[in-house]
Amino acid sequence: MASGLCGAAGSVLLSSAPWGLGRRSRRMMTLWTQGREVFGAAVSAVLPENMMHGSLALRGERLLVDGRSFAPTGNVHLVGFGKAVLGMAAAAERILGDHLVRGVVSVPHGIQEALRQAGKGEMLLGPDSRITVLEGARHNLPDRDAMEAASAIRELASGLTEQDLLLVLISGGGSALLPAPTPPITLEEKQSLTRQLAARGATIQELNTLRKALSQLKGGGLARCAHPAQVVSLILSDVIADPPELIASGPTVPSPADPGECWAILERYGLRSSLPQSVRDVLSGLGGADMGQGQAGSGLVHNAVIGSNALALEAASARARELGFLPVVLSHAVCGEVQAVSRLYGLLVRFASQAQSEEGLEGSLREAILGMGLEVGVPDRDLLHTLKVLEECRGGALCLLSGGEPTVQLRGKGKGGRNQELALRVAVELAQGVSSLPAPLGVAFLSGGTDGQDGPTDAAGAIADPLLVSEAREQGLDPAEFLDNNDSYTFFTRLSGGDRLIRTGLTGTNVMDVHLVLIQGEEAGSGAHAAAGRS
Ligand SMILES: Nc1ncnc2c1ncn2[C@@H]1O[C@H](COP(=O)(O)OP(=O)(O)OP(=O)(O)O)[C@@H](O)[C@H]1O
Ligand SMILES: O=C(O)[C@H](O)CO
Repeated sequence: MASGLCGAAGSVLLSSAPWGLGRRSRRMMTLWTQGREVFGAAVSAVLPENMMHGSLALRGERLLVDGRSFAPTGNVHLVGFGKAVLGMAAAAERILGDHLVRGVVSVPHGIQEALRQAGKGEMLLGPDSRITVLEGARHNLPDRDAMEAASAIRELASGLTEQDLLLVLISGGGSALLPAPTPPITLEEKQSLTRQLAARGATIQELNTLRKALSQLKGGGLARCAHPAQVVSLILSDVIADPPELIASGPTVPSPADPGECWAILERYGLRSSLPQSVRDVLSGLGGADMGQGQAGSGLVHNAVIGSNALALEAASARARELGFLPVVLSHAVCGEVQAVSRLYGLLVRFASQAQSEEGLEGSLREAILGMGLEVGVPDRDLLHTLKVLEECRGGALCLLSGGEPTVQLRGKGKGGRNQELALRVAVELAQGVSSLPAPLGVAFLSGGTDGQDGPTDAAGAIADPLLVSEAREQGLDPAEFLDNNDSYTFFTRLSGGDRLIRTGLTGTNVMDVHLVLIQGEEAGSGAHAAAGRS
């Protein structure tokens, strides 16, 4: 057998492995380290400072914003909301200097202290800053603090004139940080609706379609407040395909609300009959027409996406290549239920493994993989490209990369996040396929949120491999039990002292999740593929 996934064969067992994990090989631990490094490269590439410098600059008398040129005369105002906005604002203030009049940003609760503790001072605003920082939205839910921040932002925008330029910094998490429910909807009603939709597995597209319809500032509302000022938004995308009207629910993207679509979403998640009267009234009163279209037409609003998951995967591919892996990007748009996504990764590892073995491929495997595309948002063409690379990569180390945001339907009461749940589910898939793999130790899977926070936990994600399940059983932990209770964080915390968890702390950026499948080559880390293939 040509052992393409040859990690186990000839690997050195860790004699002094903690937790009595004698079966862990050095090569597997190396694979984990390499996975963490590749994930780190993905996150670093989309840190706010780097992206702001690529899109905002002062050149002599002109201010260049996303390729457009303005004549600043001490008339720039700034607002922002989102998980990455603090670092974006700090970079903007450095670039704008005295042209910046004042600003208000709404950022996640605790982020300043977290960044300070992490030594990321460059993402913080100094004591003399012209920008007021307001923290809110604990647990990523709209709250009183976020509502006050939204009021301050609205007040700033509403006072502008046609002489002014409003720079709007937007990133993921912005919806919860800019709540302004349309009266008579109360904050509590909006919170409860958001929580119920998220728990039932609603996608961010569905969630934000509703948020736009029920808010005074989303769906173009902020741009309307700022009229007649010039509005330029710099947006860091955390939504698949980077649609500006959905990222943070598009406060500067005039877009008509669609009441029909809103009712359909509420119906889909069984919430139509239990809706508060206030929400019914607002939805019934929506015309679906204006929403600031006039202002968009006048050219006073410019929205620019300055960073996304694609940029992160590009950097991750480059790092993987330096580490000796052939990188292959499957997709930037992985979505769907974590169960389906984990099945896909399980099948892809099986495919890679069989493609390297002398027995060759099971007849139905290719069809099974292609059959999953629709469920996980990956078109056939991307799956076919990946399968081709997996087949052609004879015995070489390979790093399969994807990005996106799968969903979890919460059925249990445990603590976890979609990345940790996905990693645990992939581990179960790999364990099931373990007997058919030529060398089970040669594969690792990593799933991490680029914001550094996976669900309401202090981990960004976790690492899985084909040995995880047996290791867990030896420690009295049953993965199925934890999965049934959506308790992946408790599982990974208890397993082997939590050493499969990825703990980056809040990163100050946010471009959805990154998934990595690392497959060792015959000569792991040999650099055999460093110059080969396409990413
Ligand atoms: N116990 C749990 N197990 C698995 N997933 C969970 C659990 N609790 C919450 N989640 C999932 O975590 C997600 C929310 O996580 P998080 O707060 O990181 O949001 P996010 O989608 O990254 O936010 P944003 O896009 O607004 O930045 C939801 O998809 C939710 O279903
Ligand atoms: O804030 C939000 O709406 C989500 O993070 C998507 O941008």
